[in-house]
Amino acid sequence: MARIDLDLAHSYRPNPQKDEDYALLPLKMTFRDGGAYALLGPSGCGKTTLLNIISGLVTPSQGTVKFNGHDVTRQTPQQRNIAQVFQFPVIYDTMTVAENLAFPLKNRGVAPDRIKQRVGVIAEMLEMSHQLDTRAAGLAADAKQKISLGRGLVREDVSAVLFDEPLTVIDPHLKWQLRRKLKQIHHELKLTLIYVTHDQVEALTFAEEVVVMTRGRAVQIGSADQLFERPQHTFVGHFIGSPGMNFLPAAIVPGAPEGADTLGVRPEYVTLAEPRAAGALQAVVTQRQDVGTYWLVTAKSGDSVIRARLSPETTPPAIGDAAWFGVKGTHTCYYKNEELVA
Ligand SMILES: Nc1ncnc2c1ncn2[C@@H]1O[C@H](COP(=O)(O)OP(=O)(O)OP(=O)(O)O)[C@@H](O)[C@H]1O
Repeated sequence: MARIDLDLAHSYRPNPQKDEDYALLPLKMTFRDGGAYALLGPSGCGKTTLLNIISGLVTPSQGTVKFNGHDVTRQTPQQRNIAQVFQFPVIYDTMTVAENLAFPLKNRGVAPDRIKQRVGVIAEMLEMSHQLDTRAAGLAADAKQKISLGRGLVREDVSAVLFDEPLTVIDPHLKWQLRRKLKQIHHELKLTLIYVTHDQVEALTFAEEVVVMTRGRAVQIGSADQLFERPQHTFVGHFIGSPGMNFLPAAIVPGAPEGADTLGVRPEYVTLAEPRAAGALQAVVTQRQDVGTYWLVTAKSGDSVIRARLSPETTPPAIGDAAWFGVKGTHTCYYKNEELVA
């Protein structure tokens, strides 16, 4: 297993000039040995580029990749000893499940009894023990993808296991199970795992730390709690959460810190307030949805839109009401030029 240090940038173009020419803007980050990480962001933000740079499929146009302090920037995935699981199954149809799982170990010359034992452990974790002698060709797409996951996890001596949206072909119910399973497997195997996804639920259930990316930039690395409570960048506030954070002009209620231009407050922390209460503002309700476990109320104050998640016991204001919403409290964040300042 390895600690991975990145200090690099990458452009697919020969002479990058502007920020837009870079798939990855200069970044410095460390993945702890044995940690579980997710790279999360919308399509085109650079997640796969970053993953492929870690694996060695792509060489960064500038900077270095280090494994345990050694420069591996020019090494192949084989030399780096990386296991990678892709979006679609990469398995041998003519082999059985057991033979598929054993393949990466056989390749490395592991002793047969050790292979048997390890294949048994992995098959059990993935609940495939009863299918070990089944030929892969006859299996459904999600079972095949489970084999791919197993092949990624079977070797104990890898530097890291990298996953690129591995649950895409899996149906939603099994997806939920496998996410939890992967988390459990991480606890048991203590491998360094890096997982690319555009799905926040997937990232937040699986990873100890999530790297949130937008337009070639890693804007925050943090736990689910940190990303929710203290988004370092407005993009994180907007991207994480359902719905995302509210952003209002900082001066909309008195008492903003010097220099802050934007106030951010999660819909979960917006409250119904008394008229003219401190830290509250008046807004006209435009929408009111009963989402089952909460009310989602949308209101407008000038050009600003406020969303509030109110408890099901509340009687929410009706559409057209001019209600007062508390937006300032201990959970309120302030931003200047998109960056958190207080
Ligand atoms: N081989 C390539 N040659 C040129 N440009 C590329 C190449 N691969 C990716 N890009 C560009 O680099 C940027 C980042 O792409 P990347 O695939 O890393 O993003 P992503 O976040 O993984 O997106 P997705 O989820 O859609 O795969 C995009 O603008 C993409 O068009």
